[in-house]
Amino acid sequence: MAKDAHKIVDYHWRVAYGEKLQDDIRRLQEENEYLKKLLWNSQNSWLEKQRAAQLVKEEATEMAVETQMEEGCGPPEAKSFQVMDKHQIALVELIQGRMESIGVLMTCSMHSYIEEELAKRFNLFKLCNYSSLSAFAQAHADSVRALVCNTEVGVDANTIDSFPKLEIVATYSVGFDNIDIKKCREKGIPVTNTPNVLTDCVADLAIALALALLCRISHIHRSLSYGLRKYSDFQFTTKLSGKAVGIVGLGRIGSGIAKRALGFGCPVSYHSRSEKPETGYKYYHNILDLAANSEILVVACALTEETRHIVNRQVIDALGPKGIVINIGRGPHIDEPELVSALIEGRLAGAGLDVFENEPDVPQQLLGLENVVLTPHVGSDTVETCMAMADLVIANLEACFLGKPLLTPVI
Ligand SMILES: O=CC(=O)O
Repeated sequence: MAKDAHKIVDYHWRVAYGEKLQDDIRRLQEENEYLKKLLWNSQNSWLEKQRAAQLVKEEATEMAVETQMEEGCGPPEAKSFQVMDKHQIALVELIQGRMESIGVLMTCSMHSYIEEELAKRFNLFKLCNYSSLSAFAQAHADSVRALVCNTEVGVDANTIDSFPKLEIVATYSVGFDNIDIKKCREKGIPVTNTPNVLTDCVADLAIALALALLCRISHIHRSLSYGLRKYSDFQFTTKLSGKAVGIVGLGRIGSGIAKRALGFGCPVSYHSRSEKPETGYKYYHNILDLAANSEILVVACALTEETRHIVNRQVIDALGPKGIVINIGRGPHIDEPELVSALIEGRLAGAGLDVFENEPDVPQQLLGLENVVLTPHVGSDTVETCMAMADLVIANLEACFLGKPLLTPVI
């Protein structure tokens, strides 16, 4: 009987305290528009968000103290949480910096900033610390509520099925070609990516590769260390300004490249799934026609079954021996053995590549060529962009656990 009486009192405490917290949360939501905006606006830096969160947290603590004083004593917070829904709990946990009970699994090692920021907020697991997915899942399957992946290690159906409590897949990339979207859709698991924040950097790299290739920057740089100095020691280079640029895929990044190319006085045309008359650029329904009318062909589309090997031997031949190819999309967009033979045989003038068909491998034959400039899939790897991408991944995770609209959902 005494035990039951205790249960009833405890229940009332929980309801009262839980309601009070719910009121407090409602008040925070209604009154702290400014702080809320700071917390939720993806444009704000984490520093600003942390300051806002600190203020909210101080206020929440004050309210909790007041509640305790008013009511003599309070039951443990954990109990009061039982009367709130999971989004309210997540909000309180966020405010109190306690999302760390939520398990987040990173599919591979990533930039230190995202790892540190995730670890500050969540219970972070890294798959690379375990011998296999199944070894990890055996120990932690029920803890994982979010998967964070990237272009290196995506998320397949088996990974998705390994975590029964999975609520979101967030990729630290704009591309999501290595996530089993069909499976996520079937299971109702949302997927987010990091568009917009990386557009400038990737578009910059496309132009940088074209400039480096045409101006032969790396070749001339290397020659200096062999003692070649004089003007006559070098072959003439080629001009970028005014060259006809053909873009495959006029999405965000393709449009960023077009804008930059215009700055160099280059006429821009494009091929994509549909025409975008509002851009004013010339549209080619067929990639062969685009290549035949371009001097620089830039690949910037998403990888799908339709765009795999979109740049094949025919396209390379249509571009011709004076043409160059730039690829900042995905390696499999280009038939790589065909590209290599065209470069060796002089059927193509050059290639600037940030992506390769079997990453992280770079074909040995490419490494030996002078008419290429190669970078190892680093398009978005600037300090500024990596931080912005990480912030966006985290903002999406927090939105998911707080039941708010995702910032950049793919599905
Ligand atoms: O390749 C990089 C990305 O998809 O973000």
